Amino acid sequence: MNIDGKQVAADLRQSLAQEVAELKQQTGITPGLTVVLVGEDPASQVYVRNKVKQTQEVGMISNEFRMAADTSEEALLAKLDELNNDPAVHGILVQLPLPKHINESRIIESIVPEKDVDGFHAMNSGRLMNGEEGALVPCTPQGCVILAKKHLGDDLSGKHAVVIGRSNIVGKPVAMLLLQESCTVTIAHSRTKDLPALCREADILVAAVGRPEMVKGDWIKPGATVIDVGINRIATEDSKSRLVGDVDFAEAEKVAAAITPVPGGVGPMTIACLLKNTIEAARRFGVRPQ
Ligand SMILES: Nc1nc2c(c(=O)[nH]1)N[C@@H](CN(C=O)c1ccc(C(=O)N[C@@H](CCC(=O)O)C(=O)O)cc1)CN2
Repeated sequence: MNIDGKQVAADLRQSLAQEVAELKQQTGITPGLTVVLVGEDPASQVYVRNKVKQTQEVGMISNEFRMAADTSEEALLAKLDELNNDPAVHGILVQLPLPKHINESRIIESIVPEKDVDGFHAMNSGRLMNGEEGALVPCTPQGCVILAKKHLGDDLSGKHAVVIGRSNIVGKPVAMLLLQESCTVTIAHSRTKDLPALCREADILVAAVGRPEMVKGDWIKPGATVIDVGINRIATEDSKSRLVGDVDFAEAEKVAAAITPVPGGVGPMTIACLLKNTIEAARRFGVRPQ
């Protein structure tokens, strides 16, 4: 069975539009998201365009700042300082990856945690790690858990979840979220011994390695739920390209009970959860208009 991330994301956006309307009516606050894009990476441009469009569609205020690829780190920090101090901006997102000369973690840490709708700031990841209330939770990991629950229901307790990948953006936070759901969580990575055997023990397998179709059908336990975070563009024979995940979909769908496709799985959830975080930030820290 396919878990249809496109549909789940569309349903989520519909309920978020309702929340935005209610928040406006009750408090006069319209959630505002500002996206900063440095450089001209084609994929990033598409993602930013979709963020702007979907932000507007749910009735929120969208702003976009484009900065040249040779923008200095200091100039970007100055822009973020301005946005940190703008009461009409509830969420700030700097599109990643950044050009090589800019220190990504310095930029992430310069966004005030209350407006860090990506949930990448150490304050937010620390809160998530401690299981504290009030963390803004990274969007792709949130999307993974929502999709897993679509198939398995709300109670994931006792399931063995194997997460392949240990990035700060996906691997570690999705592992923390699954732990909060009382899963038994194993994080695997490039040095893990006998990865196929470990994956075969997973009731929930999350693949977030960025290696096209690495996870084969015989790595999957029959009846498992497979969440594929990979978005890899590969060349085809007719000199075009197509998107594939980190899981060999054709093989895996024969063994798994449910699997997210690529495209149309986790990807669309990332932006829907970004909108959700922005509403949350506006609700918590938004200033009512006088
Ligand atoms: N600041 C951030 N930068 C990046 C993030 C992020 O969460 N915060 N994630 C990715 C890019 N990303 C959002 O920014 C993103 C990636 C993919 C999709 C998506 O819907 N993908 C589609 C396929 C799209 C295509 O055809 O290329 C799908 O999977 O169906 C949405 C958002 C890196 N940077």
